[in-house]
Amino acid sequence: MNAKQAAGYKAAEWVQEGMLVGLGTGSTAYYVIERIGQRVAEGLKIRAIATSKASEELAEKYRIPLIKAADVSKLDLAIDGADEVDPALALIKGGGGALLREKLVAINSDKFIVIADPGKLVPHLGAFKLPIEIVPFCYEWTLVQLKSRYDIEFQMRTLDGGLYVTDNGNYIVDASFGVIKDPGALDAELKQLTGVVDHGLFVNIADVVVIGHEDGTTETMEKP
Ligand SMILES: O=C(CO)[C@H](O)[C@H](O)COP(=O)(O)O
Repeated sequence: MNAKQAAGYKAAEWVQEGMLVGLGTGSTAYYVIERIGQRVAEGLKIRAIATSKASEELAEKYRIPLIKAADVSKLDLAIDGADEVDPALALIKGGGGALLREKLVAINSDKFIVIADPGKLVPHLGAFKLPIEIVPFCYEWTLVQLKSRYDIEFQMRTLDGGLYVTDNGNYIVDASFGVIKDPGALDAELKQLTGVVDHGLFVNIADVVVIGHEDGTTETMEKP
C-alpha cells in the first residue's frame, strides 16, 4: 500500500449502494476507480461519470456502469485528486489536464471528496503552476491579456512537440503565481477573461480531503 492507494481506497468507502458517482483523474484517482471496480465486481450497484477519457477507459476496464450527464440531474458524490490543498480546502487541480470536466463534476455533486498524499498539503496555493484552460481560437490574444494583467510567467502546455489539447479540444496555459494570496479573488478574475474557459482553482468546492500515508493509514480534513 502506498499513500495514494491508502487515500483512494479510504475514499472509496464513501460510495454506497445505488449512488451516482463522479470519478476523478490522475494517479491517485486511479486507486479509487480500482477499489470501486473491485466493489462492483463483488456486487455493489452504482453508476458513474468519468472526468476524462483515461478514467472512462479505466472505469470500463473495471466494468463500472457509466452514464451520461443527460441521464441525471446531479451526482451523490465525486472523488478526485489534487495538485495542491490549502488549509481552507481550496485546491489547485488540472495537472493532468482534466480540470474543466473535474470542476463540472465536482460542483454538480452533493459531496466532493479530495484524495491526496501529504506532499499536496501547502500553507498557500501557487507553487504548483495554475492550469488555465483557454479556447484555441485567437489563444495568442488570450495569452497577451493574461500577461498584461499578471506580471508572472505563463507557459503554453505542450505534448509531443505540439500544444497540449484537452479532452474538450482546448489548450492549457500553466501560470506561475508563486503564492496566491486570495484564491477566491483570482478565481473570479480569471473567469471574467474572454478566451478563458476555466482554471484549476477549486475554491469552496471540496467538502472533505482524505490524506493517505505511506504506512497505509489515512487522516481526514473537513471543510472549516
Ligand atoms: O487534477 C488532476 C488532473 O487534472 C489530478 O487530480 C491532479 O493532477 C492530481 O494528480 P495525481 O493524483 O496524479 O497526483
